[in-house]
Amino acid sequence: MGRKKIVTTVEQVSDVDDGVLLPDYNQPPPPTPFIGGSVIPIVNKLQDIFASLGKDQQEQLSKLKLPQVAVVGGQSSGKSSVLEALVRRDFLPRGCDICTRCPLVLQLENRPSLPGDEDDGLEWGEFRHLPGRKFYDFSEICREIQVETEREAGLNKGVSDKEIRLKVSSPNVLNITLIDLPGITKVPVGDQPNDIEARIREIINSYIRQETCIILAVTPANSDLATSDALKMAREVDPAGSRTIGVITKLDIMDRGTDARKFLLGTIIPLRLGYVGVINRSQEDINKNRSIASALAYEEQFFRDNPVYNGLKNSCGIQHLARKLNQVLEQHIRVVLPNLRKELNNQFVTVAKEGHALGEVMESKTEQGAILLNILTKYCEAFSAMVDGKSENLSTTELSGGARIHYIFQSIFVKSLEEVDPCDEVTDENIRIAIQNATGPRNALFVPEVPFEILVRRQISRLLDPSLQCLQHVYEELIKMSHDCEPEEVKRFPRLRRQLEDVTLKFLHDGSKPAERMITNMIEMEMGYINSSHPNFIGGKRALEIAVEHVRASQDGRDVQSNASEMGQMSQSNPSRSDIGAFPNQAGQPQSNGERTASIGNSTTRTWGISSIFGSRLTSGETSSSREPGKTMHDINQAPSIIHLTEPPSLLRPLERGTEYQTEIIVMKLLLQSYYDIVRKNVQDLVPKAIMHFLVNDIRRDLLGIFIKKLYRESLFEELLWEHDDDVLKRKQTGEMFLILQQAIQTLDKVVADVSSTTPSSDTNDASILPRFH
Ligand SMILES: Nc1nc2c(ncn2[C@@H]2O[C@H](COP(=O)(O)OP(=O)(O)OP(=O)(O)O)[C@@H](O)[C@H]2O)c(=O)[nH]1
Repeated sequence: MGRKKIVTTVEQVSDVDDGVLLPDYNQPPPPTPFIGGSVIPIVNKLQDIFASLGKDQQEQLSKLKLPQVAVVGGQSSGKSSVLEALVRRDFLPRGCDICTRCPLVLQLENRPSLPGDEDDGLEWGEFRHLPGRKFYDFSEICREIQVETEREAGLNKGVSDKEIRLKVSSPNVLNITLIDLPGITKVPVGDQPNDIEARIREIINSYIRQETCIILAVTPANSDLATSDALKMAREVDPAGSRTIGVITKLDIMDRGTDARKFLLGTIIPLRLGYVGVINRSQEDINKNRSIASALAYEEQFFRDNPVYNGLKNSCGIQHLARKLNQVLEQHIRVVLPNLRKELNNQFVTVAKEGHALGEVMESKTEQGAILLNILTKYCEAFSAMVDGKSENLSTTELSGGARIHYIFQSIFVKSLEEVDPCDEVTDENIRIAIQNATGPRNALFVPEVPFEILVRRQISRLLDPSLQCLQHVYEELIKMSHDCEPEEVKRFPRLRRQLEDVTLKFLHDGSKPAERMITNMIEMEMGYINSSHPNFIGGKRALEIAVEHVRASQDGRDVQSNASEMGQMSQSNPSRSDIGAFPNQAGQPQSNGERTASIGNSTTRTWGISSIFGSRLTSGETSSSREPGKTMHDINQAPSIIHLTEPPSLLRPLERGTEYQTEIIVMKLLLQSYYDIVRKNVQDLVPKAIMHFLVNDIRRDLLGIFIKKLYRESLFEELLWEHDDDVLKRKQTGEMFLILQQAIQTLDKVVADVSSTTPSSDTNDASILPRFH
C-alpha cells in the first residue's frame, strides 16, 4: 500500500510527477479555498453517524437531505474530471468511453492535522462496501471503483442505480459530498437496454430532484450550450435556478477563433448562480500521468494568458468553482439547519417513544417485581375506569365500557321483555283445554286456579332464557373490556399477557356461575309460588268484571249472527297486550247445544260452570233457559236402536271451538297479563342487579387481589416477564439509536450556534445572489 504525503508545493509536485510536467506548468498551484470551517465537518460527522444506523432508520433519516453536490452532464462532458480537480486527487475512472456507470457518492472529509497521529498528514479513502479498509493509494481506489462498478453494472457498458459510497479523508479537501453520476446518453451501446436514456435520466433525477441537492450542470465548451442536456435537466428540477451552477469544460479545445465568454457571462442561458469555466486534463494528459497540481497551474496560466477572459476572474478556474460552491453550501446549510434539527428531533422523539414502549431492562428481582406489580395495578385500574366510565381514552364516537353494559341492560334486555306478550303463545284453545283438563271428569263448576298457575308458570319460565342471554352478553362485554384495558407495557411480555387473559377469563367465568344460579333461582322462585295476593295483581273478581263488561259491550253493539262467525275468529287469535280491550264477543253461539253436548258433555251441567271463583259466569245470550233441553230427549225418542259410540281417538281435543268458556278465557288472559307484568318487572329489576353484583362489581373489586395471589410470585417473575429475542434486540438497537440521535442533536445544536454566529462569506462579489433554499 503506497502512502503519499499530500501535495502542497511546487517542489513536491515535481517530485511526484515523474518529470512529465511541461515548463509552462511548472508554476505553484493556486491555493485551494478551504471551506466549511466548523460547519461542514460536523455535517459530515452527522452523515457518518447516520451511515452507522440500521437500514430502516437510515431510510427515515435520508429525509434529512443533507447538502450534497451532484455532477450532471452528457457522456464524456468532463464530470469526473471536474470532481477530481475539486478533490485534487486522481482516483476516478475517466476516458472517452462511458466510465461512470453507477452513482458514486463521494464524501470528502477535511481532517485537521493531528501531530503524533500515525495518519497525520495522510489521506485515504474508505468504501462503505469495504468498511474498515483504508485505501492510501488512490490508484487502488480507482481500481476498486472499477471492480465494484463491474460487479454492480456488469462488464459491458451496463448502468446500475446502486450507489458506490466512498469517503475520502484528507487535510486537503473540501468538506463536501459530491456525487458523480452516469452521463446522459441517447444511443444504447453494449449491454445497455433500449431505454438507457430514460433509465439514466431517472437515476440522475433521483438525486437532483432533492431540494437539498446542488447541481453542477457540466457542458463542454465545444458543444452548443443552448441544447445542453445538463442545463435542461437541471432546469426541470430547479426552475428558479437557485441551486444550479453551470460548469463549462474543455475551454482549451474550442475551435480556433471561438471562446466561452458569452457562456460564462450567461448571455446565452442566464443562470442565477452563474457559470464557471474550467480546464481539466485532456486524455493525453491522463495518458501521460500529468498531475492535477500541474493541470491547475496550467489552467491558471491559460486564463491569465487569454485576454478574452480578463474581467471574468470569478468565473474562471477550479478554485473559483470551489469558492462558489462553498458559499452556496454555507448558505444552504444555514437555511436547512433548522429543518434538519426539527427532523432529527422528530426522529429522536419517535425513537424515545419506541424505547419507552419497549421498556426498561430489568436487572434484579426487585425491579421485576416492581414492573409486574405496576402492570397488574394499571390493568385493574384501567378495567375499573372503563366500567365506571372514567377511562382517559373515552370515545366520543361510540359507546364503550360501562355504557355498553347499561345499553345491554336497558336497551336490549328490559326493552325485549317489555315487548313480550305473555299471551302470544297461549291460544284460546290452550286455555279452554287447560280449564277442561283441570276439572277432570266433571264439568267445571268453577274456573279452577290450576290452569292459571300452569299457564302463568309457563310464561314465567320464558323469562329465563333472555335473562341468561343478558348475563352472557355482559360476560362477553367484560372479556372485550379486559382486552381493551391492557396496558401498553404488557405487550412486551407475551407470557404475562396470556396469563392475565387466562386469570381474567377464569375469574369472569367463576363470577358468572353464581350470577347464573341467582338468575335461575329467581325465575324458579317466581314459578314456585304464584302470589295471587300481590297488591298489584288484578285478582279474579276484578278480571271477571272487566271480562263481563267487555262481553256485554261487544254484544250490545253487534248483531248476534254476524258476531258468531267473527267471534270464532277472534277467540282463536290472541289479543295482544295493546288489544286487551278487544276481547272476543260472547254474544254469538253458532253451535247447537246438541253439538256442544257431543263434544264436551252435558249442557245443563255446563251452565253450572258459570259460577266460579271469579264470580258468576252467567253471560247474556247464553242462559240455561235459553237452551233447548228438549232437543236431546227428542233425539233419544227418535232412535230406539242401539247407539254406537265412536271410539275415542288417542289424541282428544274438544270438538267445540270458539264458544266455550269465552268469559273464562278473557279472565284468564287478564290474569296472565297482570301477573306476568308483576314478574317481568321483578326480573327486569333483579337480573341486572344480580349480574352487577356477582360479575361486574366482583371483578372490579377483587381482580387485583386475584392477580397478586396467582401471578405476583417471585418464582414466576422470570417466566412471566419473558420477552421475545426480537424485542430484546430491538430494545438494544433502539437504545443505541437513542444515543446516536442524542449525540447527533447535540452536535447539530453546536452547528446551529456556530452558523448563527457567522455571517455569509464576503469572499465573493456576488454574495448577494446566493440562494436561500426553502
Ligand atoms: N482537453 C480537455 N479534455 C477534457 C476536459 N475535461 C475532460 N476532458 C477529457 O474528456 C474525457 C471525458 O472526461 P470524463 O471526466 O471521464 O468525463 P465524464 O463526463 O465523467 O464521462 P462519463 O462519466 O463517462 O460520462 C476524458 O478523456 C478527459 O480527459 C477539458 O477541460 N479539456
